[in-house]
Amino acid sequence: MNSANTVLARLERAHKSFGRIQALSGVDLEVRGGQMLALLGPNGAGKSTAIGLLLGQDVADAGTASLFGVSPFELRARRRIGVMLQSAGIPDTLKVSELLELTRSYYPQPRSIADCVVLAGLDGLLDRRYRYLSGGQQRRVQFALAICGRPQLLFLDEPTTGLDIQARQTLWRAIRELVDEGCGVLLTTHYLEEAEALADRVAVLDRGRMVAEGTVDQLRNHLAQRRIRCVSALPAERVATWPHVLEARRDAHRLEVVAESAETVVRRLLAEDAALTDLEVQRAGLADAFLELTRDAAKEAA
Ligand SMILES: Nc1ncnc2c1ncn2[C@@H]1O[C@H](COP(=O)(O)OP(=O)(O)OP(=O)(O)O)[C@@H](O)[C@H]1O
Repeated sequence: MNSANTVLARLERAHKSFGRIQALSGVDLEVRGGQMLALLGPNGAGKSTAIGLLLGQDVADAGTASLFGVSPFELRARRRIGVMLQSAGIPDTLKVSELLELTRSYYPQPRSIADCVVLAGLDGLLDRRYRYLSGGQQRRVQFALAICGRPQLLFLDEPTTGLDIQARQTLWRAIRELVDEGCGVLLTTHYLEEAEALADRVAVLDRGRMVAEGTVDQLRNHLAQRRIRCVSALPAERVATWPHVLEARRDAHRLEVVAESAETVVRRLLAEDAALTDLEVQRAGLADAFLELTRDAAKEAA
């Protein structure tokens, strides 16, 4: 297995264009052993392109991509990875057990079928033909195929899209177990709570540029923003005009305010509404940080 913290995959100053579309502009990225890096960004940000370079599906126009210190085109590097992409390309007339046997046969020390069933939540599915499984069941099989070769590095491109809550939690548990065993994971997801729950580090791409990289806490701490909720009759439109208030809206009798300086705004709320109750002040979550980072990048680009 990997020694923890070893760099397993790396992009250095990677550029990639498709015709006039600049999909990646000088992106640096590292995935380390025993860590999960969540790669976030809006649609079209360049996440799949970055993964494509690391998997050797595409070549960078400038900069480099490496897997285990060598080119992603080298078989010895590709043998050490597991991949679950958005499009699967699986021979769909085969049974789940046949798919697992076939995929396991490519690897020197595969995981047992029983382990794969537990990790991916495949109970009762082994004798079913892949083509007749539901979308969520197919996703679980794809995960099992990605991990059955006991990879040292796992690429998961939106792995939990279409999964119900129970299946998502099974997958989260499995991913945590693999990371604890020393596996490095590169995850892309649009579910920010998923990144918040699983990732050691988060990287945010926007329009082909890396706009932030750090731990979930570091990204959150970038934000001075706080979310203030209370029961108050004050009109949201008026509160929205106060200094330090970024946004104010009303949901029935509750007022929700996003502010840069919570103390100043809370003082004014209390001063202007003596009947105010149920006051709550929350730190920004990853979702707020992500929105602010991509909003700032859009402003800069404009
Ligand atoms: N093979 C291709 N040919 C032309 N354009 C492409 C190709 N692959 C990607 N692009 C473009 O490059 C940009 C980045 O796409 P990419 O798929 O990497 O984004 P993404 O962040 O993975 O998006 P999503 O969240 O929607 O999956 C987009 O504008 C996309 O249309």
